[in-house]
Amino acid sequence: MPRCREPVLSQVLTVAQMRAAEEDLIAAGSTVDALMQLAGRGAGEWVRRIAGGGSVTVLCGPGNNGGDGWVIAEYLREHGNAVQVVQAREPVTDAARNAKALYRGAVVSAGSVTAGDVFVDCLFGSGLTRALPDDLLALLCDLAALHRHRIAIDLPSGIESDSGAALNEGLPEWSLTVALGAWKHAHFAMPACSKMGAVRLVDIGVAALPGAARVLAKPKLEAPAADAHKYRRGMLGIVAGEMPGAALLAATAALRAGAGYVKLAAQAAPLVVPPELVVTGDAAGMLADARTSALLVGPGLGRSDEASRLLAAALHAGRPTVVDADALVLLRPAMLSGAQCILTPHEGEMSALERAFGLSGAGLRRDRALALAEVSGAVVVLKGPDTLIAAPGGETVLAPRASSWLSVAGTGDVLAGAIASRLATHCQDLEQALRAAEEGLWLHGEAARLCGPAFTAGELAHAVQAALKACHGGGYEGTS
Ligand SMILES: NC(=O)C1=CN([C@@H]2O[C@H](COP(=O)(O)OP(=O)(O)OC[C@H]3O[C@@H](n4cnc5c(N)ncnc54)[C@H](O)[C@@H]3O)[C@@H](O)[C@H]2O)[C@@H](O)CC1
Ligand SMILES: Nc1ncnc2c1ncn2[C@@H]1O[C@H](COP(=O)(O)OP(=O)(O)O)[C@@H](O)[C@H]1O
Ligand SMILES: [K+]
Repeated sequence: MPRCREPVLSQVLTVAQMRAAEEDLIAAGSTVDALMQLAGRGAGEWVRRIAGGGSVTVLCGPGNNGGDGWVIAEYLREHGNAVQVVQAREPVTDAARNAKALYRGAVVSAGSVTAGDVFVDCLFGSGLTRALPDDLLALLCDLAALHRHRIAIDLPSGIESDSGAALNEGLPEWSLTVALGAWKHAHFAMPACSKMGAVRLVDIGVAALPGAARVLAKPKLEAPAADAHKYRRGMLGIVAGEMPGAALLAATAALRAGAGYVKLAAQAAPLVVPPELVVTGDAAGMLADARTSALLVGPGLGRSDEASRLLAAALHAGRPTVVDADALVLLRPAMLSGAQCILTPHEGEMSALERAFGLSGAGLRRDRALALAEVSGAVVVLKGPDTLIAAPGGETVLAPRASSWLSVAGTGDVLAGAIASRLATHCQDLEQALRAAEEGLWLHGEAARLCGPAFTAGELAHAVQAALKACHGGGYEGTS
């Protein structure tokens, strides 16, 4: 039976899910040809915007991605661009054959193509199942090299849709990738996403699919209630260890991400403490304080026996807790006492967690994160250039590409602080851990964007406030 008809542009689909979506649209009255026209013309409009009045070369493969290419070529020809199609293979699907038949422009041999403005890659899309043969790889690279702008349609050829793996070495890089109908996992996964340039999506009316991943969205945040006070807004307790500097970075971000009160429990007070941060030597007191609504443990914790004891005590306190950095290496399944946790591993910490929880560590990043979320009951934020969030129950949220300037020491502490601060503000509802993780991750990415190049982790932590301001849509004075 056709599913709900409301188009959803935030979902990220596997190849199988995309096929199911296409079947739903056809069951609802569309045809493959009509969908190809919709997708191809939508993509053609993006190509036209880049090309202006310039010349365009379209490379068409045998499948429906090639079919889109014929539609794009005809669309551009109708709009007055000089267009030429290079046919790498004869069309093998009816829809692609029909699209070719509707094209009224030039078809040229690869050898006759000279330098031009825009190259459009419609060799293969989501149907690619194996590496490109040598002749097609050479053709793709040669044509790409002859053009100033390169646009990949749906996916760059040579990229595996579900994993983002490059099936060939030496694939070209793209200035724009136009996804058709829905985002695919490769648009958010390394290494593919780093070669795609800007990414845009053409809507063809695909409806919500059960179990689909979704793209991290800008959160809508509300100002504190009119009768708010610092405890009601949420008090975050940060358990610091041997190196309070990392905890201080987390606290700096947390103070700017919405919590009403941020407290740092440290054995040795950091040398410089911002006046708005309360530092206590009494970790046990902070954990026992009923007003402590959420906890962060890990940044600068160290890996000593004392650190392990502190971690166990924090997890035993029964508060929603962000577990980061060293705490992820010390974490053992028995320490999880049922309180809602958010784990924020990078790849190395993820491997340690997988060992501790008896997981194989094999497979796609999103499946590994989901497996850890399932066995631990925690929300997992798996960090890297392609950060994603997995929740127990199967929800997956993929972050759009963030600034590569984030690859500097301490930015993970800032992320942990931002997420923990959001967790403190949502403490009344334990179901809100996923929401807190999404909000903190978005604030982190936006803060990095606002910082521009070569920022320090401290500057990033301060920029969290400006990122938060962007989420309040003008209501941040207290009236939203
Ligand atoms: N699913 C949908 O709803 C829509 C899909 N559309 C387009 O359709 C594309 C998918 O079409 P297809 O499934 O036909 O897939 P492709 O066009 O990606 O190509 C598949 C064809 O290439 C062959 N092939 C796969 N790997 C190969 C290799 N390494 N060397 C040589 N041949 C290879 C396959 O045997 C098959 O014949 C999408 O990427 C998108 O561009 C759009 O037209 C819009 C609607
Ligand atoms: N190349 C990159 N592109 C985008 N984000 C990145 C990149 N490298 C690192 N990051 C982000 O920066 C943060 C680094 O965190 P982490 O590895 O814990 O570092 P640290 O322990 O030094 O704080 C993570 O949020 C990660 O996703
Ligand atoms: K393509």
